[in-house]
Amino acid sequence: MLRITGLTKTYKTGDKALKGVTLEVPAGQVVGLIGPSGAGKSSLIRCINRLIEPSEGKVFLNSLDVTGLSRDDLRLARRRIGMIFQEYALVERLTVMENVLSGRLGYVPFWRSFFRRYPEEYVANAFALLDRVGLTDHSDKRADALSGGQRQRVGIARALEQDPELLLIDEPTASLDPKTSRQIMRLIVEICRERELPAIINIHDVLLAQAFVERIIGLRAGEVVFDGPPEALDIAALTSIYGEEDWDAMRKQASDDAEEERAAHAERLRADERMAGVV
Ligand SMILES: Nc1ncnc2c1ncn2[C@@H]1O[C@H](COP(=O)(O)OP(=O)(O)OP(=O)(O)O)[C@@H](O)[C@H]1O
Repeated sequence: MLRITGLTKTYKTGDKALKGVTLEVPAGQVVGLIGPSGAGKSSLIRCINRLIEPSEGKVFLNSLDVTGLSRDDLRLARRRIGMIFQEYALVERLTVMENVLSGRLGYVPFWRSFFRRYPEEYVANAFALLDRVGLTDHSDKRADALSGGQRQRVGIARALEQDPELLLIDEPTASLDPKTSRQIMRLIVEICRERELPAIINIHDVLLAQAFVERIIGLRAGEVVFDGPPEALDIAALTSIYGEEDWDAMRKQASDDAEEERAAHAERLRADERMAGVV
């Protein structure tokens, strides 16, 4: 379980990114973190594993007080927190398997990782994870030979290889097309349930979040202004998060995108039918 109390972040510039955020995420629950640009979503995600130092407040991962750790202890504790990024952050010239095994870097002595000698159990685990994310046949490919969706699957397997107790996920679908985005969201949610992992996903796409996560937290100007199930996210709630104008623009954009996707899909079907000689 993740427990955050009174988390505050004030940058040196005086920008108050977080203003006393308090929340709990139980094991196996996936939270979609939404809010307008500048609301503090990235700051919140990064304060949890102290990539950014919080100004005040506490972060507990199960019984561990992450905010009270020394730098050395923090390095060890970060093994317990998996991160998945928008841009995958893979090592391009390494194979899929090597990228997944790099999730274990915090666990093996330097010489072993330098010579790429990982214990057999780690390799077996990596194969099992690649199978879970649907990449069994790609383990020897270089990362730069993969599609965006496949790359994100490697990112997920790598985060799981470190055997985390929490997943922090930053815009996992921002570089993906709508269909692949849905596949990736479905995979993340299924895996978190299977492994009883709590997770927070910073996600711009409200409709995508609503379709897949069981709980949504809306941030506005560093404060939690909505916390509830996706079906409670009505226009009033969305307005409290994004404001009137932003919400209107977003709905229009979402319906334009959906319309474009429907039109492209229909066009593909027609082309397939022509190829098959149906029409
Ligand atoms: N390194 C920094 N120094 C100073 N101010 C910062 C820094 N990083 C973020 N901020 C400010 O903190 C506030 C929250 O930013 P943050 O990036 O956390 O928001 P966000 O919701 O993730 O936005 P976006 O969706 O655009 O990524 C903003 O006002 C931003 O300008």
